[in-house]
Parts: sequence; C-alpha cells; structure tokens
Amino acid sequence: MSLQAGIVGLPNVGKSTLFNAVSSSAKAQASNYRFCTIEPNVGLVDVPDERLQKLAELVHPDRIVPTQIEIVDIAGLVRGASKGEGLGNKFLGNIREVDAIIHVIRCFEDENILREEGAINPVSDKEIIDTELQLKDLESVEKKLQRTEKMAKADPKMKAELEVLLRCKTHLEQGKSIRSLDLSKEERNAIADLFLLTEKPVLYVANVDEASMHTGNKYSEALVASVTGENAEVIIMNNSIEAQIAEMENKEDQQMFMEEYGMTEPALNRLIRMAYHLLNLNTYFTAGVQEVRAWTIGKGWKAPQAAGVIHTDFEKGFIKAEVISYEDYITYGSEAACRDAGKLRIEGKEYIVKDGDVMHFRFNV
Ligand SMILES: Nc1ncnc2c1ncn2[C@@H]1O[C@H](COP(=O)(O)OP(=O)(O)OP(=O)(O)O)[C@@H](O)[C@H]1O
Ligand SMILES: [Mg+2]
Repeated sequence: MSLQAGIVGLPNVGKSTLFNAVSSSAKAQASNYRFCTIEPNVGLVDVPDERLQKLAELVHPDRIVPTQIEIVDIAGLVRGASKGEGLGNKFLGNIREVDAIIHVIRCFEDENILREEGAINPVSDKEIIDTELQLKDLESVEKKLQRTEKMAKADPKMKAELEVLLRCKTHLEQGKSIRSLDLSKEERNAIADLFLLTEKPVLYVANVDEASMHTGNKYSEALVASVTGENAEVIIMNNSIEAQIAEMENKEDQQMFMEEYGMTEPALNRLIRMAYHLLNLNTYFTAGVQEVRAWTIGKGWKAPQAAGVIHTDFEKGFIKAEVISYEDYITYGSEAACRDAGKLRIEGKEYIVKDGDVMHFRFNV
C-alpha cells in the first residue's frame, strides 16, 4: 500500500489541473515511469529522486524502479461542507482516508474563471476550508469527549485522555488546526483513533499567474504570511503551466518550453518531493545488476521492518543488513570498492535505517 496525498480546495481553484499535470507527467516520462489510474481521480506517481539515477549510472542495472505515492483529486469543498453542503460529507470522508493534504489556493486573476467567493482572497479561501475541517473535527472530538467524560468518572486513568480531548476542543474552537497544537507522542496516540482532518500534514499550493511563477505575487505573499506558525509549507507554482509541460510528449519540446519560462525542472517534481517529506517518509535503496530500486519506509524504522517492505520473509527471517551510505557508494563507485575501503557496515536488528542507505539483507526462511 502506498501512501496517499489528497488534493483539496474550493471549487475552480486548479485542483484537477494539478492532478492532470501529475498524471500526464507520469505517463510522458521514460518507459519505466509507471502511472496507473486506480480510479478516475486516483493516480499512482513516481517520486523523482536523482540519487536513483546516480546509483544506476554506477551499477548499470536492467531497470530502475522509483518509489511511488498516490495522489487523489478530491472534488471542491464549499462553505457548509461540514454540515453536508455540496456533498460535503462524502468529500470530507475522502479527506479522512488520505495521509496528507495538498491544499490548492487560487492566487491568479482571471475573470473568465468563475469564482463564487468574490474578489481573489487566498487568506479567506484558506480559512473557509480550514473552518469546515475544524468543524468536522470538533464534531468528532465532542462525540468522544462525551464518552470519555463518563468513563473518567469511574476510571481515573482516563483523566489524561480527557485532558487531551479538552485541549483539542479549545484549540479547534479558537479556529486553529490540530497540527499546530503542541502534543506529546502519547497525547497524539490518545486521539489517533479519531483520524482528525486538521491533524494531517498539509502543503499549500499557491496557484499563481504566469508572470508570478518564480517570484510569487501579493496573493501568495498574503498566503505565506497567514500560514506562518502553522507547521506547514507553501509551494508557489502555476498549475496550468505544469499541466502544459506534463502533456508534452517530446522531452526536447518540454525542455525548450521550460527554458522559455526560466525553469530548470517542473515545479511538480518539487511538489511531489515535498509531499513525500510531508508524509514523513525516508527512502533506502537496493542496488543490483537486475534493478536499482528505491523503497519507502517511515522515519525511525529499524532494519527488519525496512526489510519487510521488500518481502515479509525478509522481516521474519532477518539476520543482518549490509549497509553502505549513499555518499560512500557514490564516492567509492561500487559495492566492492566500499567493502575494500571498510565502508560496508554489518548492522543488526536494532539498526535505524537512514535516508539514502544502500542496503542488502541477509535472511533465513
Ligand atoms: N494558474 C492558473 N492560471 C490561470 N488559469 C488557471 C490556473 N490554474 C488553473 N486554471 C484554470 O482554472 C480553471 C479551473 O481549474 P480546475 O478544473 O483545475 O479546478 P478545480 O479546482 O478542479 O475545480 P472543481 O472544484 O470544480 O473540480 C480551468 O479552466 C483551469 O485551466
Ligand atoms: Mg476538479
């Protein structure tokens, strides 16, 4: 199961344009670039990682396999969504299922593109969506609070949980999102079963006009200012341009088009990398003549758990891992050279895998 990031926002802000850019960019890439539409609005996309190419240049494998994430295009939310307005319950349900949120905000002017909320106002747009998500979360918190209050009377151990819920309630009532609430790991665990919408990590996309692609504009500046302190990031891009780049089948045309706009790579690549980090993921590599491949793991995972991503047998029968750091692999140029230089380490069950490790597992079934 790959992790999912869901695209949300008000109607007509450029969500589907972004989704199309993601999906056609995947289709237009080299042959091993895999994209499949699981449903019309769900796409599986490769995570661009230049380390994979660098390793492949040294190993010359038969194939290169990047790691992937799923992107979901969720239909536009409107004011009142938390009360069921505009199929709100269905769309909020879709958001509950994703691991991270990509929130698209309109930062371009265009009279031809309908907008129900009057003049362009990214800060208020963001607030409309945030409010709906917060109201929905408040509903979940209050429901659990009722049950917990009763239980806490009989069981003093429930008091800590009650505290956390009360803090969440106050925070939400102040119009703030749970991701900005300072909670310990235990406290987060106490509310994990609620799958709160505003606890999910978020990346804001300031969808700007052509002229502001590199610099941003007054709208994106206002957005950046309003996000400060929220524990979230903003990416400035033009979704239409990204879709145009992605739809070009010829790589040279694509290159020329990007040069014209002064771009060195599609902003989309940056977005996907940011989403990947947002999901709190790390990558390790396996490098053999058959394939050089990237694997996704969570931060802080130990070697056996990481091995389990390849195959459950690797985890069950884990003995040792041979590990070379990415930097050493590139510096010395091969596994053999790393071994000779004493850069190949043998690690055991407690080893915490680092981003970029090149791994080889020894196991026994
Ligand atoms: N940066 C931009 N500059 C100008 N026009 C844009 C930009 N981004 C998107 N558009 C245009 O805005 C319109 C709406 O885009 P899109 O269909 O992607 O919105 P949406 O958020 O998916 O809407 P809905 O909620 O209805 O699904 C399209 O005509 C698209 O081409
Ligand atoms: Mg759409």
